[in-house]
Amino acid sequence: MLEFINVSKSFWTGKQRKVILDRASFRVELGNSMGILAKNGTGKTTLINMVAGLEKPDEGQIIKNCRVSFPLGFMGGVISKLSAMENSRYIARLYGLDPDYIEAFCRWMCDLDEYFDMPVGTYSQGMRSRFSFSLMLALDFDLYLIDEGMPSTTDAEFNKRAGDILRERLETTTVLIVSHKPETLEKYCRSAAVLREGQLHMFDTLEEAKQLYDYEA
Ligand SMILES: Nc1ncnc2c1ncn2[C@@H]1O[C@H](COP(=O)(O)OP(=O)(O)OP(=O)(O)O)[C@@H](O)[C@H]1O
Repeated sequence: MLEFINVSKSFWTGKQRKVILDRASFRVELGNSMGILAKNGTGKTTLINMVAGLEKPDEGQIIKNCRVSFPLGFMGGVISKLSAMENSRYIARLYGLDPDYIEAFCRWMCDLDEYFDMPVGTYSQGMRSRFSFSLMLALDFDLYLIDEGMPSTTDAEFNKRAGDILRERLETTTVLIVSHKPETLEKYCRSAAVLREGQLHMFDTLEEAKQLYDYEA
């Protein structure tokens, strides 16, 4: 279970205070994937980062009683001067998992050939995304955090392979997705919320959330 209790977050721009969340409370129960619809620049990444613990709230409490993933596409835990092979083994050890299994899974999943043994710093953006997404799928989480759906890679074969595994994984796990596109949420979420001017409007169904979101658009 993930719970936000009266969480507030804002940024000072030098001119004004940009409010991202104003005393927001919500709960994601395991087994009930949730989507948050929000327009560009309204705070999707900030919210996901707060769930992941990468960003601190100004006020309020974030309670996590389950294993929460890092956000899809997040490269912060990956060390650029190490290869994907070294990174995957290192991260496996951090999570107390079998390094041989994690390395083999990532090597197969991201299909980087000899680059898998070269420093991550030599990868293109798409290759980095493939590696970080593979790593996320290799580890076991109860709640997956997804910012705008699939990683930014144009490799159709990878997207299909990763998408198939993610869909399979979602049958037994839960996701929290933030997106500006209702279509992204349709695939995975039953309940949804709309984030607007710092207020989080909760709905039992995606249909209801879409009505408010579409009405505004
Ligand atoms: N550290 C910061 N200092 C000041 N403003 C910030 C900071 N981080 C984010 N912001 C601002 O907060 C707002 C929300 O940012 P965020 O990246 O969370 O939005 P988003 O909904 O994910 O955007 P997009 O859809 O464009 O990816 C933006 O206006 C951004 O400029």
